[in-house]
Amino acid sequence: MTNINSENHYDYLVIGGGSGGIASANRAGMHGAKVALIEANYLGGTCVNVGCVPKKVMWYVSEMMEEIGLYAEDYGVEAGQSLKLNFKRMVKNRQDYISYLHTAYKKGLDSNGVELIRGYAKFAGKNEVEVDGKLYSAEHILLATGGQPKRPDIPGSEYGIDSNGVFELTELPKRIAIVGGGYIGVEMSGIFHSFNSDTHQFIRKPKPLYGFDSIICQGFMELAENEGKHVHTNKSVAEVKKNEDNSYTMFFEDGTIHETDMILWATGRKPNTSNLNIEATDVNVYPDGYIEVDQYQNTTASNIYAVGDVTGRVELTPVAIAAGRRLSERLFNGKKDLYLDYTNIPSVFFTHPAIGTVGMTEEQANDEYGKEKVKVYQSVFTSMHSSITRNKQKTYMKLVCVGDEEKVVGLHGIGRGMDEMLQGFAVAIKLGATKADFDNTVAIHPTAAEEFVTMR
Ligand SMILES: Cc1cc2nc3c(=O)[nH]c(=O)nc-3n(C[C@H](O)[C@H](O)[C@H](O)COP(=O)(O)OP(=O)(O)OC[C@H]3O[C@@H](n4cnc5c(N)ncnc54)[C@H](O)[C@@H]3O)c2cc1C
Ligand SMILES: NC(=O)c1ccc[n+]([C@@H]2O[C@H](COP(=O)([O-])OP(=O)(O)OC[C@H]3O[C@@H](n4cnc5c(N)ncnc54)[C@H](O)[C@@H]3O)[C@@H](O)[C@H]2O)c1
Repeated sequence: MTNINSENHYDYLVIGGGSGGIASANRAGMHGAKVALIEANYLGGTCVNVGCVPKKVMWYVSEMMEEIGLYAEDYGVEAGQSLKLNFKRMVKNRQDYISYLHTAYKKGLDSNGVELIRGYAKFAGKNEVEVDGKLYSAEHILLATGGQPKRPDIPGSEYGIDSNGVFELTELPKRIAIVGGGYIGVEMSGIFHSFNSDTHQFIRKPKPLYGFDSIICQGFMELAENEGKHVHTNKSVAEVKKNEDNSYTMFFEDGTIHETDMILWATGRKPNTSNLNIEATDVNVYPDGYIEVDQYQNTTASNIYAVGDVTGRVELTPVAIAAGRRLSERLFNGKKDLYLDYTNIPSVFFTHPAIGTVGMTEEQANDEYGKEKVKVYQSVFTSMHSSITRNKQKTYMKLVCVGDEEKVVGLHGIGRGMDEMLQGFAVAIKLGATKADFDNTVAIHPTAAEEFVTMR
């Protein structure tokens, strides 16, 4: 084992080269700190390699497939019969883009003077970390180790794939069963459906997207039914068996069965904290493996911090990035009081059509302020995009307002364009906009977004 000396002692040692770790390391480097980033796998972490980026490429493809398959012909664009997805070509171009991102991230680290240490990090002491037999120490250590998919503890859950496996596919399954009604479940069921795989989504609860506003769940279910998507609620998988022809039979708790060629477990994620020898430090880890942090991202150990998915708080890339950057501003640029405000974080589900949500649900506002103080404006309408086509797709929108001034505390919707629409509205809500402010904003016509500023 190496000894600690001025060479391997850093101002800042970042464990995990995903969204949070890279952002924090770069920001610290920009402020002149001596920084090293340790990454066991590809730079970019979950988002770049097995998350947002490859998923969004596939979402773009499925948007194109839906546009041509469901709408083009009625606009006079006759491509329907020859519509075909060259899956291998899509995979190749997607992976080429990801390789380009790896290079871009490495350049970014280099330009900020961040040293990249490749390997798996483990604590060797309170302020010491070991990678492949080499020892490193630092004034400050950041844990940004992210998470990984989790499968249910039932017989046969070893069969099939998880979200990482989706991005290893070189061929499309003819039939796929997706288990889970959260982010990954709804996004993947939309993608595989529009790729023309016979797709069935199984949700153990009475509705998908549990905890999100009722208009989103309602819209998602109604749209799925109208467009022939198979979304099965109240379906809990008890067991999976592999058949002789390599297909699978899923047995549900209600006694029913379902046969498929591929199972995708979209049943949540768990943090990467189990092999870090974290016991060598004073960092408190909750029983489910997440790291305890305060609002400044401090763990319970002095000089050790955590950001991103490993903390289990709003598991989104921009959240990990924002927390990581703010932490470095605080540690290396004198901004002693800077921290990330976790309220009103906007989020989009890349479904078909997309879901956008920011702020409180109607249910949360009722609980927080009392039902009599809450006023809801909502609208369900057929967007102009599908007004001349046979497939009539509805858009669902809701504003949740509170108090006499009708401050908008929540905005939710499912409909075409919601993905790009949400960011600007999130700014308005973060600034504390009221319904009157929305009303005073002149609409942009013809768009679906104008409905948000014209609701009665
Ligand atoms: C399928 C999918 C789709 C998603 N889509 C979106 C989306 O559209 N929008 C969005 O905002 N978010 C999305 N997310 C969530 C987003 O990817 C995560 O919130 C984000 O990547 C978290 O960043 P992080 O830095 O906390 O962790 P990660 O990005 O997971 O990075 C952690 C890194 O640490 C490394 N590591 C772990 N342990 C060690 C160790 N001991 N030593 C060295 N390195 C280690 C890992 O190899 C990894 O590279 C998606 C996630 C998934 C799974
Ligand atoms: N567009 C985006 O921003 C995006 C996309 C994907 C993932 N993410 C992030 O990644 C996180 C993880 O996504 P996820 O979909 O894995 O988790 P999730 O928590 O959103 O959903 C997990 C789902 O699995 C269900 N489930 C759990 N155990 C089950 C079981 N035994 N049987 C059946 N169902 C079971 C849960 O009820 C839930 O519906 C999300 O919370 C989100 O923050 C974001």
